[in-house]
Amino acid sequence: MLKFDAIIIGSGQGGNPLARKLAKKGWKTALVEQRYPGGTCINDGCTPTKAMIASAKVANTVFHSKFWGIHSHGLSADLPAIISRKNNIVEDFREGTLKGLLDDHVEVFLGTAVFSGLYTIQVTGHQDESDVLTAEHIFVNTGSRPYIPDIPGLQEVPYLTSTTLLEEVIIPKDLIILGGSYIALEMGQLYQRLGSNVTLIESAPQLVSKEDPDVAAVIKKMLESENMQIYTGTQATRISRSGKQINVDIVTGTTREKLTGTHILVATGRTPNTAGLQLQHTQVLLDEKGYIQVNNRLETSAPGIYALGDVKGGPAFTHISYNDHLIIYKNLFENANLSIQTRQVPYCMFTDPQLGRIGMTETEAKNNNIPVKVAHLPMEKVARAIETGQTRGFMKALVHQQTDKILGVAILGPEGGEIMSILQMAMLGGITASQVRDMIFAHPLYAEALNNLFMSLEK
Ligand SMILES: Cc1cc2nc3c(=O)[nH]c(=O)nc-3n(C[C@H](O)[C@H](O)[C@H](O)COP(=O)(O)OP(=O)(O)OC[C@H]3O[C@@H](n4cnc5c(N)ncnc54)[C@H](O)[C@@H]3O)c2cc1C
Ligand SMILES: NC(=O)c1ccc[n+]([C@@H]2O[C@H](COP(=O)([O-])OP(=O)(O)OC[C@H]3O[C@@H](n4cnc5c(N)ncnc54)[C@H](O)[C@@H]3O)[C@@H](O)[C@H]2O)c1
Repeated sequence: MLKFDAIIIGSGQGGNPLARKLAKKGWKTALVEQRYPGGTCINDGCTPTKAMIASAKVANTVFHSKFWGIHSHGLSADLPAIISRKNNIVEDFREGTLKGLLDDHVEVFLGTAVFSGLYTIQVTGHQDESDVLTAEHIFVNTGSRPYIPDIPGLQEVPYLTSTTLLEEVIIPKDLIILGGSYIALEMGQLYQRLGSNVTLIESAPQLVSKEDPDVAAVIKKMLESENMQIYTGTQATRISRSGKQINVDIVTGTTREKLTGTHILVATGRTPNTAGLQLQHTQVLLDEKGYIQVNNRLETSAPGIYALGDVKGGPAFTHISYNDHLIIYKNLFENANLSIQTRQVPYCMFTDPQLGRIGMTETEAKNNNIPVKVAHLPMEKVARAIETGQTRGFMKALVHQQTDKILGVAILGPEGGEIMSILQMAMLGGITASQVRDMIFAHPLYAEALNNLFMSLEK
């Protein structure tokens, strides 16, 4: 039995920095990873998709280059080259992650961890050996994997997930996507721009169902203008295969249709990696969906065992997992009393244009009777957007009627994530809408339009 001060299970976006910090503090620290250092974000998530989305944006710019007065002759997407560029970035980040861990003297076990006792972990597959590790502090950072819905026939067709699609070396001719949220929209637009005919089926009444209807409606229109076919409020009732063709029976209200495609991507959410951990050997409790239950300090029901990142449920983003590690670390070593309840949760959907989001939606404000004014500015009124020819989308901010504080932001437009972050800082610092309205921004930045956004409240 190998004794450690801390064991981290999973090389995710919280586990890696936590392992390094603990080791630097002098704790004997082990990290167990069953696949690749860097976890989902680096290997199957943010990094590869954003690298490929960059290629798709170039394709789109070249395709429309005449608009900017530039004539290009012919356009073809070289998927192997795009994948190779993506793989180089991923491998670089992956190697950098491993090197960082080893440089800081974290003992890395490349194998699968299962609990064999309350504070004992069995690692299998590590250099063909089986190690047993023990520690008084265990941090579970095992992330999530694609959720596959129970649709008749789905298991009989060769469906793709966000992980496997990234390795396809042929651009799908007709790509059907189940789902209409972050993964479906980012990957749908990516492949549409590379040459696929994308059809998207979302079961909820609107795309990105957590967002306001006006945001979802403009996103839908925007993607349809790029020739994506989008069904909302639609159920896939049966999936089958005839030869190389995949058939999907759908129903929208009372209307039944049959769609056909060459490929199908399942992007219907994710499910936590807890089933294989054998948590029955611990006192760690799961919720009904299999997520690890934690308190606001990310402590599980077993003393000394913590959970961070996607595996604990809640917002599933890289920066949230990273912030989880800060909460745990500062509470352990700096006597802080940090909580996941009070933190900001910004996010950005990397469609083109992006959707940068933070805080309350208009729907939430209405449902909770919070008195808000809604500032609104179409991107076609933004000087910078007109100059660069990127006028799709709008800016929107919710401002408290009495305090003038900014409560929520949605920026659907070029650099939407970056513009949202400016208002995130304002929200953190308690800077009011009127102060941003009158602030000097350099001309002609997108940020300068924040003056006009809040001026819209005066009308
Ligand atoms: C296609 C896609 C695009 C995304 N894009 C973005 C984005 O742009 N921005 C953003 O913020 N978020 C994005 N996300 C979400 C983001 O990737 C995750 O929220 C983030 O990676 C969560 O990290 P984590 O720390 O929970 O664990 P993960 O990064 O999921 O890592 C968990 C690790 O644990 C390992 N593991 C699991 N079980 C065991 C075991 N028993 N033993 C040993 N190891 C184990 C896994 O192999 C994995 O490496 C995206 C996700 C996907 C799928
Ligand atoms: N830019 C980013 O930050 C980014 C990008 C990609 C993924 N992510 C993260 O990854 C996670 C997973 O993303 P996701 O888009 O797969 O999941 P999601 O949970 O955000 O959305 C799943 C969507 O699929 C729909 N759906 C469920 N079952 C369906 C069915 N049978 N048929 C049709 N539609 C169905 C749901 O209504 C929902 O809109 C997200 O929680 C997100 O946090 C983030």
